[in-house]
Amino acid sequence: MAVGLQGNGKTTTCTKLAAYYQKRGLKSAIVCADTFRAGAFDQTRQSCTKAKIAYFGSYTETNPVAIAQQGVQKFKKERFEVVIVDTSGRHKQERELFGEMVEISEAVKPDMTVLVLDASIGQAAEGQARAFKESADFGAIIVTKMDGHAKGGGAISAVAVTKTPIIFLGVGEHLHDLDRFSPHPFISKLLGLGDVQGLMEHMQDLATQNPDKQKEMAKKLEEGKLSIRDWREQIQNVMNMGPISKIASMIPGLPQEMLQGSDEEGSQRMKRMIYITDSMTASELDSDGSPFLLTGKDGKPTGLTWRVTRVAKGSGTSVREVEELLCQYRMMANMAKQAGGKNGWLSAMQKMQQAAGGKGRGANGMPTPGQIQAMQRAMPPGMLQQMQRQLRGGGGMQEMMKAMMQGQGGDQMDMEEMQRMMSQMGGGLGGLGGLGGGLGGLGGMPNMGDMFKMMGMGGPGGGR
Ligand SMILES: Nc1nc2c(ncn2[C@@H]2O[C@H](COP(=O)(O)OP(=O)(O)OP(=O)(O)O)[C@@H](O)[C@H]2O)c(=O)[nH]1
Repeated sequence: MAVGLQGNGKTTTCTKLAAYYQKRGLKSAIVCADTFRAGAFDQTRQSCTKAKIAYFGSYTETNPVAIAQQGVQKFKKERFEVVIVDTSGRHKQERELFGEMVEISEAVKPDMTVLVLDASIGQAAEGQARAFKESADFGAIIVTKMDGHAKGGGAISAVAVTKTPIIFLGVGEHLHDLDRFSPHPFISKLLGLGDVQGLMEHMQDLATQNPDKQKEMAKKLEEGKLSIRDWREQIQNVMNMGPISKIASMIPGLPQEMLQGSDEEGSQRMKRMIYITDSMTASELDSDGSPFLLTGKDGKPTGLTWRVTRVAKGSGTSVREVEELLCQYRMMANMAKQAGGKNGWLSAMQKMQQAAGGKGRGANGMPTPGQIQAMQRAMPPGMLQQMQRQLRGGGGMQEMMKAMMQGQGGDQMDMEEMQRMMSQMGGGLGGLGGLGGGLGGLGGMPNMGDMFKMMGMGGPGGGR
């Protein structure tokens, strides 16, 4: 059950929450018990329809307790796993409001009552939280509108007096603008140190949504084979991760020039890449790009085939853009080749995972010292030292990737070229698309934060 004053963002947050749980495979629904604000049910109906979430409410029933009861009963019968009751919020007549909240609560007996607070009230959150605590004893807090207010931090510290955990933060008006709150990553992001753990969780979420696909992709990566179609899937994965700036802020040490352009420009660029691939034939998509290349007698590319012009026309883009896309694909495919194979770092990571996978776990579910040693032994020589050096020296994910590649010897990835390519993609996440697919596909892989700890490097940023 969600409670809070009018305009705090309760209705919006209820839909975000339902979408959050639904995305994780839980059947979720919303009951709109806000009969006070005209249009509240319409708002729920519209946003739920858009997000494909089940909802219940009434245009005629004026008793919120009756609606809440009917809705919860209905969804329980239909075996919904998460049922969120949205209550009305008011500015005045607070006694009446609190009375109504208590009545609804007694009628539906919620497993948890959540107070929704607006970050813009800053320190005043303390008084509001206290008032609600006294009447509608809530068990958790969600602070909304954290995206637009410098006072947000004040609100977060002010509610500490209620000794109630903050579970989520609202960070925008869109459906997926809801972040799970946990203090360590929050502070880390505030200090510009990124949130690797959050990023990995985000990737794992994407992977759990489509485990078979991700396994397939990991297999292809292992074999070092990546077709244009596979790559398109990776671009789409990145697009599904949310606004690029949000993902980028989770990556420690990501250079600013890689974030050039707005989110809109970045996603527009990615969309154009999808349009280009949409204009390709099935056999071109499944190829390694060779149908677009003219080759000389020695097998080296000498130019582009007429198909490049055709694809540009068909997709409403330019020959240059198609050329760029083919170039970028080539780089990704080469990277996959280096990552895959018996001696690639994906296989090294798998070996490490197996080493850590022995029986039993130490405190906090962490591997035992023996397992950590086994993992360290499974690492290619020199890789651990390089990764440690990079991290201590303030290098980020990028540097780490570089270290991983160089650990292999043999062909080294041209990081400058890769960086240029990433920024062209708008936000520098092209590479992570592949990484997400690969890591996600390994299933059960410890998240990056845990990995660092296992390797004795402390958490993200812990080595500083
Ligand atoms: N920027 C930003 N806006 C938000 C966020 N959450 C909600 N909003 C906006 O805040 C306004 C009020 O949100 P509602 O969900 O209608 O508020 P409510 O608390 O349900 O209001 P009542 O139903 O009257 O109690 C809307 O314009 C939302 O789009 C957020 O996290 N960030």
